[in-house]
Amino acid sequence: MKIKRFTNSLLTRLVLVGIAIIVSTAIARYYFLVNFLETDQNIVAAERQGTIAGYLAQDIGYHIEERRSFLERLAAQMPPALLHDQAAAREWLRERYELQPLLAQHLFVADNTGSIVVDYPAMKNRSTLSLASDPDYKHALTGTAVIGEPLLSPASETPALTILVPVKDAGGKVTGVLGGINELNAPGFLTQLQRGRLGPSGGYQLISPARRLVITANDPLLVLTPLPAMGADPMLDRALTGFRGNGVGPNASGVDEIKGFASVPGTDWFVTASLPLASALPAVSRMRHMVTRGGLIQGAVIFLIIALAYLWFFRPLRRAADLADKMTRGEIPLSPLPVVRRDEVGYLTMAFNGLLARLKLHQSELQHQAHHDVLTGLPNRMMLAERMQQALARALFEQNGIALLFLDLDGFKPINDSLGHKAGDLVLQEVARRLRQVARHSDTLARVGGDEFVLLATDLGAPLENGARALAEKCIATVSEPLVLGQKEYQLGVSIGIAVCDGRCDADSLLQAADQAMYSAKASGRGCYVIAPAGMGCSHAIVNAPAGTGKTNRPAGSAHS
Ligand SMILES: Nc1nc2c(ncn2[C@@H]2O[C@H](COP(=O)(O)OP(=O)(O)OP(=O)(O)O)[C@@H](O)[C@H]2O)c(=O)[nH]1
Repeated sequence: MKIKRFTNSLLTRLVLVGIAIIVSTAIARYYFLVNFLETDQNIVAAERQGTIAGYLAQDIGYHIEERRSFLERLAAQMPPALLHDQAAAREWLRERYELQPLLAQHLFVADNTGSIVVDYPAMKNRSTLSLASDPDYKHALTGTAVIGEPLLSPASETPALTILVPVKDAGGKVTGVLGGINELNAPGFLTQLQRGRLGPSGGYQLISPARRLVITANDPLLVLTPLPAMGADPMLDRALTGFRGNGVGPNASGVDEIKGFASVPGTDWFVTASLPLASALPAVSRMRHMVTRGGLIQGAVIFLIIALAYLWFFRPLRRAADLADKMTRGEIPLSPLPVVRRDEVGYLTMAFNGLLARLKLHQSELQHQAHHDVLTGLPNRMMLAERMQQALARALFEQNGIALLFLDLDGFKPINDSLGHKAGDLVLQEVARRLRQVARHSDTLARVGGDEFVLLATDLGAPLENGARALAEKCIATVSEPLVLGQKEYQLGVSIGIAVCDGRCDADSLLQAADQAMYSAKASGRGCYVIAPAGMGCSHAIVNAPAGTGKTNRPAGSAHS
């Protein structure tokens, strides 16, 4: 029952609606804000990756170009005779190498047959190598510098990049090739890329598309490793076919990354700078936490405020409903509900109070109708009974008496029958008016039948019969006064039965005694009163003829004797 009341409660529904609004707006705000931030931050992070890749590619291009031009300057200075003088050539190389050891970790000279003439620093087995079938060597013999593909140096067994430049005689004819071997891990060469760090999990790679190879990377484990198979890393696949720029996509492990691609000048290589999406957008993830936490706190606060406000708004309504409920169950009397505030609840309460006032008025009208005669407005038999109870109790308490006069009109039927019911009603109303004037304020005049009235007289002093007699005479006199109906005068009479009591009798027997006495008066010739005998009601019986009527007054019990 309580649960049903709770679920049906307007308050519960309003609070639920409030919560729904809070939650939906919080979700919408969270969704739009985070989406907006994510998109924005993605663009910024992707552009940053592109910029970093571009910077690293430029740096690598610069270092390669530096080494190539160093070798070209050496080749241009090299005396042609050295190709045939190994000792002099070694000395010449040594001098140059020591001047600039960083730009090539190994130098060698090959003649135009592919045989290594000399190398510095000398390495075991290198002099036995032949470059005759090496495509880069062949290319260099055509007169242009060649930047070879990186590989594990057979001599040093470390990853290395070989740059070959042609050696020409005075006539410009290529007579040999000067080679410089650059170890990829040599200081100052690819250091920027190898030592670079981009967050805890970002990475840089120098890629050779021709060999689908990672030339070098900031992760040493990736150096000279093959690229993932086609399809595993869609963005890398695009870069291998020439795309340069930035974007977001999954890597070979399925982790979304922000990547930037940039070409290394002077080569067909490119640099990738990649960063996992999750670590690329720390602001977004912080914002996510902040918005979630803020939303929860805000929701809780708003919920509390709404709940308290609703409780406060609806408290008068619930109090009014409880009071109305108690009134309905009869636990408290019908009374106006308190109007606490002049708001909707206040107006509703005022409207209820108005309805209650109408109800009470209606109720009192019904009460009046239940206790009064509609035609004359006099109390009816029911109210007479109540008044008699009260009067008897008071008479007993105050040790005085009451008299009950039962009046039945004489000659009413002929008027009623000849002039009609409406005229009869007017006669009854007129009789009521006249009798009301005779009765005292404390007396009760009731209409108990068609032309029957009862007058309950209280506060009578002893002997009770004297007061009753005087009252009956006044009644006979006032009813007997001529009645003008239309153009004609009519005369009515009244027969009265009187029963008196000092409080020690019951209402029904008193009424019955008066009724019987009235019949005695009728039997005695009408227009007179009879006091019920002492055995009937409670007092002695006397039959009286009103003064001036000329009728005989006889005791009821012995009137006809
Ligand atoms: N107009 C009218 N007539 C009523 C009403 N109630 C009863 N009557 C009539 O009142 C008459 C009463 O009859 P009776 O008591 O015999 O009339 P009566 O001529 O006084 O005769 P007695 O009482 O025997 O002296 C009847 O004709 C009823 O129809 C009423 O409310 N209005």
